[in-house]
Amino acid sequence: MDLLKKVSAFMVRHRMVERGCRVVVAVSGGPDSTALLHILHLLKDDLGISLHVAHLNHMFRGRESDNDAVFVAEMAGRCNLPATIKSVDVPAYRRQSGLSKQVAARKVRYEFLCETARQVGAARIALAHQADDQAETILINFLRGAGTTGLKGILPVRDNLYIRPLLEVRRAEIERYCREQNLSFRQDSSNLQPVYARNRVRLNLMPLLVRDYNPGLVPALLRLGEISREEDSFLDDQVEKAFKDALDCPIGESISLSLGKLKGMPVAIRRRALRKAWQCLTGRERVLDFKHTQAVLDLIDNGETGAQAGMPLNTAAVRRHSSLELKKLRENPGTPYYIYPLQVPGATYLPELDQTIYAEEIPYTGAPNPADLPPSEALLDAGKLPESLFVRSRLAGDVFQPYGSPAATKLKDFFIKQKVAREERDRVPLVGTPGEIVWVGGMRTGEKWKVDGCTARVLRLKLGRGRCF
Ligand SMILES: Nc1ncnc2c1ncn2[C@@H]1O[C@H](COP(=O)(O)OP(=O)(O)OP(=O)(O)O)[C@@H](O)[C@H]1O
Repeated sequence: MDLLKKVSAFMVRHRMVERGCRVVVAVSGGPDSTALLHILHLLKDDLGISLHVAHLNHMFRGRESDNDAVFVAEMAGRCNLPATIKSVDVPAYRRQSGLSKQVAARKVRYEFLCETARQVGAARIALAHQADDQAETILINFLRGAGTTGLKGILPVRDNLYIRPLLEVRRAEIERYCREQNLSFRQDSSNLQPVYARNRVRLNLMPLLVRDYNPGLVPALLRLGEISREEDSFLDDQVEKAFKDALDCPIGESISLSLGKLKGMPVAIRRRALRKAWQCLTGRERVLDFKHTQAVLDLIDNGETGAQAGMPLNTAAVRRHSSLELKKLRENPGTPYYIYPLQVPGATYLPELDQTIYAEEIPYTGAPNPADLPPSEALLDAGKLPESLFVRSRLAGDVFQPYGSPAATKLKDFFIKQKVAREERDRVPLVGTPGEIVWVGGMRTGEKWKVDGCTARVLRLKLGRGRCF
């Protein structure tokens, strides 16, 4: 069972899961995700996680797609795992939206996976990308002219939500595992047609490069990815310092950077500092593309005061007299679902809200009195708390028993009583487990965990704006 050990060690090395965490496993029914489900099912007790299977029927291939869905549902059943199987008419969505087939499928699939995670209270979504996918991605990014960031390839953990436990496993190892374990799987016929760029790279370009140029192409590309990740991380440290130095005021609805400091940076750092500023503004890990970054660089060097450059996600850069301001053009209409393990002791940053929760466990001697604390702080009886805590946005059907209340109520009713506007409710951070809420951040602790005469240790929580306070 070498593969099990390898995957488990990789997951631990990248801190992919915490004990008590629920993981949605994205299963297409192909060999990779079939093997992923089988492996995670075998590892789940050791890792202390629970699994939920998710499959989206994109309805692209008629009966074949329907059969994939049945296949995945049956596989989940055999493993005794809960599953969410959904069909979405992606061809119709694609016609309406004008998106390409691949982009439309990806968008609908990721929305479905996030929604499933939200509904079942999962902190992670496991995808079955493997080492050959990684090599293809790096090659494709190279062909597009990507810089070091693109050459890093697929990340083992993205946005603190998506995990890729098979990222260091070669396709041939997965096929061998499926054979050894007698696993049957579905074969997506469109994967074998060289019509999409990725399929052409996999089916035509890679074999040609292996045959005529480098028999060790895949390991070479994986090494390039590793080197790029290390170099990228080094450059990021340099950028972090330069960025902080150029920052004119705390990060909020807009970000202001000193023009003089920006102009004094080497272009390689300046480009990254702009990308970082944009990520802080939008709360996204996505990288600002070359074209937009270049337009802002040009604004810094040649723009007149008041000139603007538009950026994705309704943001813009404005050249002021002595600063560059990055701002949102309108309120983000919705906050995406988020869930993070609560660091105790430590600070858990919530990029979606640009807020941080600081948590520490301390002995309790009676002071301070929880009733004297401001709403942004809370004390809970550490002895009564569950082992692992998460910070997350609300889930459908959440219930909460507020401090001082005789019974639990729907969280929605609590919000109504507290006059929290509907559009604000997704922005309230909840500390707890996927099933229970111990603190409605900035508002109220739960009755069950209140400090009383028997409390020996308390969990002290503090909510603040920005990355730290
Ligand atoms: N229809 C689907 N439903 C749920 N998850 C999916 C679906 N299609 C793909 N995924 C997930 O997204 C990952 C990446 O998708 P991609 O299409 O690149 O791979 P794939 O070729 O479908 O992989 P596999 O060998 O599992 O079929 C998959 O490994 C799987 O975890």
